[in-house]
Amino acid sequence: AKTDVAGQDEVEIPVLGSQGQDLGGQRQLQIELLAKDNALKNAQMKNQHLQRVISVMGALLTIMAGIFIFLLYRRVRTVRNDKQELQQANMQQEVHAVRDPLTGLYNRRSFIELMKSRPLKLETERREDSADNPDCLILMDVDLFRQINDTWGHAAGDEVLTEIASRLKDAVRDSDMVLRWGGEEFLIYSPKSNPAQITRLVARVLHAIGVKPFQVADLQMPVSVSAGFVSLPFAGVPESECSWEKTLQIADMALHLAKAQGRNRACGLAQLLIPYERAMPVLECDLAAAISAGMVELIEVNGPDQVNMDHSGSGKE
Ligand SMILES: Nc1nc2c(ncn2[C@@H]2O[C@H](COP(=O)(O)OP(=O)(O)OP(=O)(O)O)[C@@H](O)[C@H]2O)c(=O)[nH]1
Repeated sequence: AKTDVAGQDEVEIPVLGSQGQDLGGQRQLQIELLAKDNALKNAQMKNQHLQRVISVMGALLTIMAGIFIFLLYRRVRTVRNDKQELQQANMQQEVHAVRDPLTGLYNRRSFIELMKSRPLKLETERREDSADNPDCLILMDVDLFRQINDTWGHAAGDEVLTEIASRLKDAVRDSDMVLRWGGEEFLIYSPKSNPAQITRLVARVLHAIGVKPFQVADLQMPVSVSAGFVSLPFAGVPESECSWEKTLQIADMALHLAKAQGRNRACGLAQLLIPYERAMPVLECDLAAAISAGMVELIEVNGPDQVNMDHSGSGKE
C-alpha cells in the first residue's frame, strides 16, 4: 500500500476491468454454447423420434399395402375362378345341349337345330346340285340289343353303344354327322352324297359294325345293326311337300323292313315310280305292299356274315 499526502494508506483496488469482463463474457459464451448444445441435442432427439415415427409409419404403410395387395389379388383370383367356373359350366351345358353324354355323339336336338337352319342353305347353295347330290339320312338300330342287356348287363350294353359310336365315326367322311338318335338308335346325316356314294357308305357302316366282334371286358360279342336310308329331299320331291321329318319317317319304315327281312342289313328307298301324291298314302301304311306294287324302288345292302348273333349263350373267350 502506498501512503498518500495525508499519510493514509491508499487501498489497492483490484483491477477487474477488462479481465472481469473477459470472464463474464466467457461464462456467457459457455452458457450460450451449452444452450446451443442443448438445443442441438433436443433437435437431434426430436429428429430421431421423428425418424422412428416415420419408420414405424412406413412399416405400417408397407404392411397395410401388402395386406391390401394380397386381398386385392385374392379377390381378383376369386373373381377369375368364378368366371372360369361359370364359363366351364356354360360350356358343359352347351356340350350337353348338343352331345349325348354316353357316346359323345351329337344328339337329336342338335340335328333338329341343324335342320332348322337348313332352309336358308337350300335357297343359296343347294339349288344347283341338290338333284345330283342330295343329302342322305341313314337311320340305324342295334339288332337284338335287349338280349345284350339282359345277358351281359346294362353296363356292357353301354360299352357296346360307345363302341358303335366310335366305329360309326371311323366309317364316315369328315363332312358327315353321326348322331345318337335315342336309345339304341343312331343316325348318319351325310350331306351332298350321290346315290352310288350312299350305297357304298351304307355298306361301309354295316361292315364297320358287324365284321369284328366287340370286345367288352373278357367277352367277344358279335353285334350288328339294321338300317333304313333315304335321300333328302326324298326321291326328288321338294321338301316343301316332303319335309325332313317325313323323310326320316320313310327311313324308319325302311329300317323296319330291314329288321323284318332278317336284320344285319339295310333297305334304302330310292326313286318313286309313280307320282308322290299317289305313292305316299300306300307307302306310309304298308311299305312292303308299295314295293311289291312297283310304287318305289328298293335298294338292299347286306351286312357282313355273322358267326353267331345269339347273345343268350356265353360269348366268353
Ligand atoms: N345299356 C343300354 N340300353 C339301352 C339304352 N337305351 C335303350 N336301351 C335298351 O335297348 C333295348 C331296345 O330293345 P328293343 O327295342 O326291344 O329292340 P331289340 O332287342 O334291339 O330288338 P330288335 O330291334 O328287334 O333287333 C331295350 O332293352 C332298352 O332298355 C342305353 O342307353 N343303354
